[in-house]
Amino acid sequence: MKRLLPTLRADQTSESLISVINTIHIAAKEISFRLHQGALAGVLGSTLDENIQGETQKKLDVVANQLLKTLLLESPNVHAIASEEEDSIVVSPNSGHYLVAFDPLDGSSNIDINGSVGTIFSILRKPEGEETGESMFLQPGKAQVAAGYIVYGPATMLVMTTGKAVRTYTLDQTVGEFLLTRETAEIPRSTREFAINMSNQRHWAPPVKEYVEDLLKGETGPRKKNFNMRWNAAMVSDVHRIITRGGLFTYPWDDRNGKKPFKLRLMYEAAPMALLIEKAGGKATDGYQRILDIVPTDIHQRVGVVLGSASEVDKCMDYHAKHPKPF
Ligand SMILES: O=P(O)(O)OC[C@H]1O[C@](O)(COP(=O)(O)O)[C@@H](O)[C@@H]1O
Ligand SMILES: [Mg+2]
Ligand SMILES: [Mg+2]
Repeated sequence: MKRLLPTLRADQTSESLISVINTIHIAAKEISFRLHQGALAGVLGSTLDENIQGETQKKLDVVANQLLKTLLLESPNVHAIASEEEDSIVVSPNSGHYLVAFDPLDGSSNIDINGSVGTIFSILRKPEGEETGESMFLQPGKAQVAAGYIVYGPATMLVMTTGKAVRTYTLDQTVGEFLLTRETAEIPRSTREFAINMSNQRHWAPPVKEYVEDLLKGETGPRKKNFNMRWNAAMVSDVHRIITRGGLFTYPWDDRNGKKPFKLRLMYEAAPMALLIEKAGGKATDGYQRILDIVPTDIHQRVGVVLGSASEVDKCMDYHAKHPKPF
């Protein structure tokens, strides 16, 4: 079976980008090891701190962030990082050509219940001339030179793209190497499966309420087919299912908290997933426009997400188009 680095070389990836990806995969192997040790590694439970988003940090959020941050800032090819767990960007003493944005541990509420969690990463080129400011990160998702995630489930898998195919690798725990297990991910155009946190139903805007109501009506409703629902409470894990067998995933606008109408973060959750989904033949939108076209105004910006099987995303967007935008 092919190993990670030779497959990247076969895709004509530059050596400097390969070195950044290699650094992320080294950190991911360490995170995977600690997660699989569970309570034995003393990393379950919460810290007493909150991150910039006002969320309580789990011990593993901190450990995973520290590992990625330390290793990436030591890399000669990285100029700066942005992380869910860091208030601001951190600039490296090295003058590399790449910027890395990441969610070190996605789906943290699954850690203590031994559920699947992940790491999401997005790699951008540092714009010419700019040295230190946060603005160098504020590029649309379509500018990403690579993006991917590691899902720490029963197996640890790396799914990534450098703009060509979406490749899937599985960590062989016996030799500590990621081996290519799926050459090209292809998301089926249609689906009978959707993912949404139904407990927020009363807070959704009319298009999402109507769309989901019609899905639930099944064969006797306007969609004329029955749908199944899945919700893993970790975007990585839900997106991994969609990359594997199709489906629709949405975390839409809601009015639970006027200050936070969206849950998912653009730069290190939505945009990297959008690149993977599009490269695998699916669609990724905020309900109205392509996520990859959105130019961020803040590194921790949040956004609505509707992604997955292309014809189902189109269908969901039709419902959005019928109503005024809630934001
Ligand atoms: O609490 P909910 O509504 O199930 O939300 C789950 C969502 O929150 C997230 O866990 C947020 O990620 P973090 O764990 O990185 O904060 C997403 O991965 C997931 O889709
Ligand atoms: Mg997350
Ligand atoms: Mg996180």
